[in-house]
Amino acid sequence: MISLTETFVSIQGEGLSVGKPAFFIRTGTCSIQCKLCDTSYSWNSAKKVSISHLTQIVKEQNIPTIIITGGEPLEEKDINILIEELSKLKNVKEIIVETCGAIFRNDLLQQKLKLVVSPKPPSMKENFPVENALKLLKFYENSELKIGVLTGEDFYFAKNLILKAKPFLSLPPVIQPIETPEESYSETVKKVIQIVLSDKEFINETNVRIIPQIHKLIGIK
Ligand SMILES: Nc1nc2[nH]cc(C(=O)O)c2c(=O)[nH]1
Ligand code: SF4
Ligand SMILES: [Mg+2]
Repeated sequence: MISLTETFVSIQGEGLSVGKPAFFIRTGTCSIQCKLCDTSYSWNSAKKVSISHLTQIVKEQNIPTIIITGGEPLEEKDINILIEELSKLKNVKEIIVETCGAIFRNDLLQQKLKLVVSPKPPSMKENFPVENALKLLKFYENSELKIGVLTGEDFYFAKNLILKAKPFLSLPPVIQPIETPEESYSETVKKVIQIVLSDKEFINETNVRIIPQIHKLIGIK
């Protein structure tokens, strides 16, 4: 069984796969409970669904990319079984799992998997445990590091983590401006771009990408 918040169809709005049409499965628990979480409605969903129910919906949708997000998908005990069952479907070409990286597990089938690991910076969570995130990035071959940044302090966090992870990253790291209720998202994006552009050494060393959440700029789910 999987605890479920919602399913929907949209385009991938985040990270290196941005723009891909995708079917989203949003799981229904998260014990991290960050400040500025944009999906706090997914922390405690009462709804539980069977894996066969979810695979049936995915079959009917006939979209090649499935994005499992949360909440925190790796808190779902059976998420490995869901990934395995979805992998068996011919029409499914890629399964993207979005995790904050607080939990390490080594039981996810890698065949069609892309793991996106997004550790949380100080403006969202003080003292986020980055060690498990690094372990996930090392263990899963096809993984992407994406870090939310709002402030200069967040950038310092992101920079340190990216430099630590660099030896085992196969894809460019992503800095993602964080939306706040304080100002428009495009204003925040401009500020974060300026913060990163002021560190030429970092840019040269890391091949970093600054990618906003495009679904928020567009105003879709
Ligand atoms: N369009 C769209 N793309 C997304 N990529 C990751 C999302 C998430 O909530 O984790 C998300 C989301 O909520 N919407
Ligand atoms: S880990 Fe993700 S879902 Fe959980 S509280 Fe933080 S931002 Fe929200
Ligand atoms: Mg979201």
